[in-house]
Amino acid sequence: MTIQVLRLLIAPFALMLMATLVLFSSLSHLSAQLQLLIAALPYLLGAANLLLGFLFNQSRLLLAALNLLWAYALIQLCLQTPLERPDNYVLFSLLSLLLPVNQLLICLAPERGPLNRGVWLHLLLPLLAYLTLWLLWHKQMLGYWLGHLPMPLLELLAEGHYLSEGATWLFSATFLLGGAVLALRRTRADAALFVSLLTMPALFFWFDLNHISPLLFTCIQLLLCQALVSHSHQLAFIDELTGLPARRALQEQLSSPGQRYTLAMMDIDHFKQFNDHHGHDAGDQVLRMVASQLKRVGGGGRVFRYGGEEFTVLFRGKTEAQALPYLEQLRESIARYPLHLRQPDRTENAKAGRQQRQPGKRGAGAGKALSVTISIGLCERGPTHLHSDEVMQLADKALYAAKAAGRNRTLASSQLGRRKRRSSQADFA
Ligand SMILES: Nc1nc2c(ncn2[C@@H]2O[C@H](COP(=O)(O)OP(=O)(O)OP(=O)(O)O)[C@@H](O)[C@H]2O)c(=O)[nH]1
Repeated sequence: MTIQVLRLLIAPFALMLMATLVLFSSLSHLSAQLQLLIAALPYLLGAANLLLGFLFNQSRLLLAALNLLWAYALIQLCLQTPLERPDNYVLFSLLSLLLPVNQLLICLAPERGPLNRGVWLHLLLPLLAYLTLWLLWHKQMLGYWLGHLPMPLLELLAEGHYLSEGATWLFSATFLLGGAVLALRRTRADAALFVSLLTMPALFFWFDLNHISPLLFTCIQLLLCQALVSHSHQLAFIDELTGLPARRALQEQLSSPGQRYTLAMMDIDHFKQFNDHHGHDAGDQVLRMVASQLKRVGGGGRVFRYGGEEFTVLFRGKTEAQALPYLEQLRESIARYPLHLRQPDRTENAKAGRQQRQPGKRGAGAGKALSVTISIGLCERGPTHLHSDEVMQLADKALYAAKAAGRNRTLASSQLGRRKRRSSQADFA
């Protein structure tokens, strides 16, 4: 789990570091016009994130972008004069609480899609809070509250910096909760929201630095944008059920497969019967089991879910004969795998699940283990079939010949002619 979370955090942290270095180091050399553009960047990126969040059904990233937009607009409108002014200081203090609290609430919320009623609540309440702050600041009614602010908001963490002790405690709590949500859900959106929570205190701590707010808001909006783009990539290229790269990823690989390669098409035997007899959910379990076995392929093979119950393995730089042993290993490991169908009362907990499956325990799978087999057809790129479409068609032909020959076997395209002549059952099974 830790590795998975760390992997999710690599891209956001790297992006944050790069954006911060580039923006901070080059800002002093930029012309006044470019500096104006930088001040507009958080708005532009925020608007792009709203659109992407809506298009890709990512309500939490959309709401986070909106929260940042409101906060940035408030800073640009109201906090461009010294914080020593009572109205400004009270607004600043309240903003240092409102921004992380909103971000945390978004982080804790489930993903419900942008058209859900709960999302509108998350959308309207922060807007109302930011508007009230702006109105009170505009009417110069906030300064009065300076004498009434609780001590933790008046005491600063460090001399010369504006982060109050109260806000520091709040940020610490948001890190912990955001980290816990990330550890539980392990999604890209949660990784981006967590890193955004980690970055926010810097804004308040170095608030008096020139251009700090456009720079940090640009970095955080970029972070959300990266999460949205990688989510859309995942949608397009990764099959949700099995976690394998999908057909689109295969097509991309086949656009430059190299001079020599072998392509294997594989198909689960009698899968329709299995689905009809055990149900669609059981069929999905079979697909996941087959995918998990195929992921172990050796010889540098790359596995894809081609569609339905068909999978593809691509071996770059290998001939049919070289790829064959690895495919046979896969076929045999799947045929040997004892499949215990997940019962409706089976626990989601992996350890408890293992205990439940032990012989003699209640719900030890579906009683006796089922077995599933696959048939494989393979073809290497050759002088008469140079194009990947032709290689795939020949691999498909070999697959259907393997099915016709009795299933649970592997047949190479180069054997097809010979098989017809000998009409034998020899195959590789
Ligand atoms: N559970 C489940 N079933 C799927 C999925 N995609 C396709 N199928 C089913 O896969 C079955 C494919 O059946 P067929 O193409 O007739 O092939 P088959 O029964 O495997 O027979 P042979 O290939 O000749 O061994 C159909 O019943 C589809 O509904 C999926 O994602 N989940």
